[in-house]
Amino acid sequence: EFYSSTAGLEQLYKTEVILLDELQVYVNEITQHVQALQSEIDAIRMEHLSAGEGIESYLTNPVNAFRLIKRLHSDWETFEGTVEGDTSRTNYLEAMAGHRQNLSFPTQDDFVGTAIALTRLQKTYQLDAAELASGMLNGVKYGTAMSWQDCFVLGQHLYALRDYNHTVPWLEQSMQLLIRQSYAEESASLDFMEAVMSYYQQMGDYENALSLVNYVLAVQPERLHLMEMRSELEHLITDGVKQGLLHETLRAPGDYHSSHEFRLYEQVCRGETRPSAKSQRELRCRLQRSRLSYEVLELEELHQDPFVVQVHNIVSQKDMNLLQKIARPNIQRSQVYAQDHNANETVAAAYRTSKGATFEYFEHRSMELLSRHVADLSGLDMNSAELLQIANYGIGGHYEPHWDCFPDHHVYLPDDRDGNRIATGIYYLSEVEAGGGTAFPFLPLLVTPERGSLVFWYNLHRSGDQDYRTKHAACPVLQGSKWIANVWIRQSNQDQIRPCGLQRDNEVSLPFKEFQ
Ligand SMILES: O=C(O)CCC(=O)C(=O)O
Ligand SMILES: [Fe+2]
Repeated sequence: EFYSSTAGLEQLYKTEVILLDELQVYVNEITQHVQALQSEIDAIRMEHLSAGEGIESYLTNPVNAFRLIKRLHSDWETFEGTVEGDTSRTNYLEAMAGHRQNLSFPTQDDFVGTAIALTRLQKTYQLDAAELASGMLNGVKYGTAMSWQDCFVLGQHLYALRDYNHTVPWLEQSMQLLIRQSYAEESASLDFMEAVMSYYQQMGDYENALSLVNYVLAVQPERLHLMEMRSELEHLITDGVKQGLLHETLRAPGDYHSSHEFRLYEQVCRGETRPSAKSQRELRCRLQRSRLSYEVLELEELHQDPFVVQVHNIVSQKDMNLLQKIARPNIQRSQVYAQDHNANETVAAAYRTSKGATFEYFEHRSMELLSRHVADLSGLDMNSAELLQIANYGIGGHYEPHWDCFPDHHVYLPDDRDGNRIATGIYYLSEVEAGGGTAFPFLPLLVTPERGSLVFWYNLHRSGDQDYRTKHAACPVLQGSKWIANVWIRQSNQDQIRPCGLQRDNEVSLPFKEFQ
């Protein structure tokens, strides 16, 4: 699987470099061939030209007669042989068959995954299809523009995925780009527009269907069946008829993605909703002397209750590079616990698209450092830490709102006696050019994924109950490749540093358990 991380996409890029070279070999071979044949043609034409009008006198020359006979006797056979013996085509096809076996190619899932990732970005960051297609992000040119065919294929796939709300803008964009082409008024283009019309009609987007009908009819009024379609569409529009796939999906109830909670999360990702000025007034930035070394930690409190803190400039660029390098060959599609939370069973899920790998802290000095810093900051006993997890998110990669602490019905493995996840530390191991923040919709806090920093929070109340306010998410990466390291610490042995409360103090967070 390639789409769920940037590291995977690099392999596909390498594939394309090789394919391009292969096609170039083929083109060079046929070009040589074509040039050789062309010079033969030119030579014979010259000969014919020199004969001019006086063919008879030309042919009465014995040398000319000999040459004509020789050509027809053997040269033309040679040409046929040359064409027949041209192995460039089979060579190319054979080489390609080999490449298909040996090189990395995206699967249908990859294709669907990237299409969905694009629409996720569109929805989360409220991006316009036209802007995305032009290779712009928030006014900044980030890539090459999409062709009308690119937009059409994307629209068509979104249609197949029944994401009709996103299908429409991509088909619109495709048609707008097609209309600007020099060949827009040719029959093949008009046929294409007719196909798109029927998509619009089935979705119940009668306005778009009608404007295409009008365009095609203006160019070729003889397409009589469209006259009928035009009056039908005009009636549907004036009667205000709302039916078709688009209207059916709009009504789909109970989907988490259209819940109040999810909208809140998206607003936090966009930076539209922030913590109140009042709650921020109590927050401090301070320097804290390290318990374990001569270093000083640059602390920035991000939230008081629940406590969230960010430590700046804690991992060096050298260590970040090293950690990425060690993780890169090991990362696999990230998993989540299956619905029933039986700890043995994990699955890949659309709501978490990234790739990750786990490591023992002692495997590398820079991993040990990650553990040391969290211990230093929190005082927690790292003996009850889980394996270190390093993850990479590709474009559109995200992790929808979730709790790191386990629910009550979580089934712990028999040898897992360390209890629930008391705290989480996330290191940001790369720059993220746009998007990719860590959002806490209920706080409502957005942590900037600042390279080399650590964000830390407690998932549990002092009573040990889950603090449901800590629901958080990885906002989709809009531009860049996001690397993080997750440190999860369990409850056991932490009573010294974080004494367990004698009374339940979880009332404050219970309303957030089933917020939606
Ligand atoms: O990548 C992030 O910002 C958050 C990741 C996260 O919440 C997790 O992996 O549990
Ligand atoms: Fe998390």
